[in-house]
Amino acid sequence: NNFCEAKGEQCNVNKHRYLLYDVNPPEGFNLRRDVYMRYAVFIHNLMKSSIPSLTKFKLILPPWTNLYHWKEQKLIQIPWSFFFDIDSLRKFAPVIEMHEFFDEIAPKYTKIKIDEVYVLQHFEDMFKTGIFEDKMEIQKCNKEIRTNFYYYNNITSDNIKCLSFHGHIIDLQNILKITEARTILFDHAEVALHNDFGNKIYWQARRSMRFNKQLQQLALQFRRKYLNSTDESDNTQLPEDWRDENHERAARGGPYLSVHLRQKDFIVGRPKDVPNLEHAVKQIKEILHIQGLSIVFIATDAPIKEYEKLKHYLKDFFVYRYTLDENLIDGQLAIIDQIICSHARYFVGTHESTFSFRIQEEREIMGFPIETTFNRLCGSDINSCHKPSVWKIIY
Ligand SMILES: C[C@@H]1O[C@H](OP(=O)(O)OP(=O)(O)OC[C@H]2O[C@@H](n3cnc4c(=O)[nH]c(N)nc43)[C@H](O)[C@@H]2O)[C@@H](O)[C@H](O)[C@@H]1O
Repeated sequence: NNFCEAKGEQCNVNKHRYLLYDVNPPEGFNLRRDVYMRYAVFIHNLMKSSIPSLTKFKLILPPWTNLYHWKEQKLIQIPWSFFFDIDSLRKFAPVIEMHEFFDEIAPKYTKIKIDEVYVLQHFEDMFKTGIFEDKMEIQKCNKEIRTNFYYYNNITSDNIKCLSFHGHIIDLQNILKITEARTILFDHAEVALHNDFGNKIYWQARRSMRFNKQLQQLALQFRRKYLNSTDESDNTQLPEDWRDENHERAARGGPYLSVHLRQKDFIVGRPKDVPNLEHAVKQIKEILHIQGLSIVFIATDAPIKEYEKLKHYLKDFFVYRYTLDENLIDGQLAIIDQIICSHARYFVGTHESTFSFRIQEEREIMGFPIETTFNRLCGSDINSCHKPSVWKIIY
């Protein structure tokens, strides 16, 4: 195999196999977190397999590259440790960063050939016939293949196939069972659906996704300084290790309302579901009044001018947005916003935003009362709308 040739004798020592995956380029940060969970659970389950060759896999964390919403970070490979606590992830599944993969399998600057690449795609005929059944098959590629190997120019493959796929991620085991390849990449990995959606294993994977500790600290400093919020007073302490968490709904949260107001691409064409600024303000005032709160934390992707307008409309209240550290990159700011939102006494989010969903999950993990979490802003000029579905934690 390619790496054995490159590494000579050492190859016999390192018997690991490596699973890489990548996601459809336009997908955003928080959907990508969901795709990670599918593959983390997949690998977690492989570790328990009775087939020895399947227990040897490590999952490579795909570097964050070229995200559509992250304007400042084009074409840079950002490791997961910028956002997450890798030791915590490893308590659920054997994951490694890309740079660790390089260290393990190839000497520095060696070109890497991935043994097998499968670009997942939908069965075109299923959409024509309307008959959907679980199956997979190597087929002609529906589109031109655009696997980019995370923009590394030392990675390639001469074995790329399109895999038409409809079903759950566990079905990918069938590929791993019949190959001896040591490195396998699934691209468009989001095509494979969750196996364990919303069950105990799902939530274990989710709970293992603790944030990077420095980001947690920055969020805490902000909460203390402006929002009168600490874990002790809010009853939001969690044990150091997520495996020691227990199910208790006792979180109180800091004395503030948090709002995730998704704007940008979300307000285009969705006025029935996503409010404009004026209508958001009206709803925020109502919630503050009902909840008896006077402090509001705003997480938003709206431009600064829009935020200033919103602050002006809410001038009778204490309004904050995270601005402390200008050296952080977009994804880190997003996480700090999510942490601060998740610690509030009451949270209201944006309809169908995965950014809001992840905040709701954090609140479930900390044990907030359901009614303070599963709330959304209604669209423009709509006074009452369906609440989001309750996505309850399972232990
Ligand atoms: C419909 C889909 O919706 C998906 O968006 P959706 O689920 O909100 O959730 P995300 O994909 O996380 O949002 C996209 C990006 O917008 C920024 N962002 C959004 N809200 C905030 C916020 O409150 N604070 C900060 N700091 N940043 C924010 C952030 O960089 C995040 O990675 C899109 O990614 C898909 O491309 C697609 O359009």
